[in-house]
Amino acid sequence: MANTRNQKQPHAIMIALHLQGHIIPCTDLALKLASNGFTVTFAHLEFIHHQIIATSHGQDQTTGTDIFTEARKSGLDINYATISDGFPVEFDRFSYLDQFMQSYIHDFPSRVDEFIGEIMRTHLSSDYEYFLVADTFSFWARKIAEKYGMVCVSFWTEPAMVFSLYYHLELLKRNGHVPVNGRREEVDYVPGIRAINTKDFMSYLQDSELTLLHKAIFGAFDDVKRADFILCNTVEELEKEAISALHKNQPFYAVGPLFLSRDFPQASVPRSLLPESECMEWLNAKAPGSVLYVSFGSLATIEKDVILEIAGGFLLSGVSFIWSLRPGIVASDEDSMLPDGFRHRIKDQGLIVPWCKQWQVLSSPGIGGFLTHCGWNSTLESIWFGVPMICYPLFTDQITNRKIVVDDWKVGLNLCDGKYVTREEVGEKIETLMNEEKSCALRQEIKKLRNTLQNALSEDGSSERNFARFVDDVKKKLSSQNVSV
Ligand SMILES: O=c1ccn([C@@H]2O[C@H](COP(=O)(O)OP(=O)(O)O[C@H]3O[C@H](CO)[C@@H](O)[C@H](O)[C@H]3O)[C@@H](O)[C@H]2O)c(=O)[nH]1
Repeated sequence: MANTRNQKQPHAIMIALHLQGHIIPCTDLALKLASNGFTVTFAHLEFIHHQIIATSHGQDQTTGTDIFTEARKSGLDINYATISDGFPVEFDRFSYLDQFMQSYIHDFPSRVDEFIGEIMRTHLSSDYEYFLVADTFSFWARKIAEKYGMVCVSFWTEPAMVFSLYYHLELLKRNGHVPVNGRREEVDYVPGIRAINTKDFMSYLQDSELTLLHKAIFGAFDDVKRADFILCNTVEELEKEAISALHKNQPFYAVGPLFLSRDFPQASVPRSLLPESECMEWLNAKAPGSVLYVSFGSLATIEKDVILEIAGGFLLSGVSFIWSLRPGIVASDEDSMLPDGFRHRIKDQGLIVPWCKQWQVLSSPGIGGFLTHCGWNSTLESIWFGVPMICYPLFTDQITNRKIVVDDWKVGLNLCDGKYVTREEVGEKIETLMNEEKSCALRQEIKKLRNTLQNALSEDGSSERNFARFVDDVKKKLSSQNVSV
């Protein structure tokens, strides 16, 4: 007999990964779901919660990250929770990465099970119809969703092309193209990807030695084939072929760029894991388009020699710069990360900060270029503000993103081929990018992409339409499940 459960309010449960580059788009997605009438329970790992609170100077710890308080005030139905990863808050997970990863992969799923089990025990008697929205890298998602009979939405924070390469891992292996092992060969048989050289594969496909992390990522991509829906932080017009090929397998929706949290006045503070330095006074005094912004994201490490060459390149170019130089970016010997006397020598040429409000910096008319590691969020943000890039990818999807930015979309320059770079190369690339005439073609292309991104988010734009379609499809799926109970 059909019961009244199909009248229940759809309620998304989300547990964010502990990585900055995932926290930002997941927060945006939570807000977007809530703005579309869903109830959302969003959980951070406990240590991330404390890090965000410490960063934003001890705001009310009981209400969770402040952005959700703001969202609730504006009428959205978002609950905030935390979940322990089993370690004390103060445990240094990045210095003891192996220990953390072992436990994260083997023990964390049972904590998620407990967390969700607790919610699901009230399921039949509650007013909500729960479903799971999990980052695609959440290797625990499929088992949990199956155990509790929940609809499972997988959220992918990187380009569709990268998703497709992971998705077709077995095909690539069968053809002997993975692991890459240093070979350079063209691959033209992956559905929706016309041609890609194996050198442009993500670093995890390049490596021949498989770590626990590789296995977890590849396992997550086996599992994602059983997800009910896949949301991707990309734009349909930019990756049409890859998206339509993926859509043939499973419902796949391009809903990016997910920037909703920027509509909340305090948005840039409480999602950050590091305190953000103020740059605008310095930046506002600079001529339009004269400043290069430099950041290598929240995760990767760089060898000190490379940092020294990049710093040398700034001096050679004479171009003004803001460098977001995160503590810990150099794997060792951090005290002398920069060349001797560098800060003194640059005088007013540059501003070096540990972390900044990147969104605000990129939006400033003073910024004329971005030297980036090609993290997907940074790439989308740079395009959104029409800022052309110099690309220095370090690992994971950044390698493939560089191909997309430089070879396919032609909105960026390669810093160098490979890892090692000289100060002369850095100086020359900066000079080319920051020279209006020399970078004219890049600037014209990025204007077009900028319009594409902005149109995608307009009222009848592709991402808005895709999101609306997703909302309908999820609701239909939830109510059809109810009827069969
Ligand atoms: O000083 C800074 C530097 C960065 N950011 C923000 O931090 C985010 C960084 O994200 P991203 O550019 O994607 O780089 P990562 O932090 O390195 O992100 C990880 O996650 C991304 C999404 O999965 C992947 O594309 C990357 O390769 C992976 O390293 C962006 O939103 C930036 O606006 C700041 O707010 N201030």
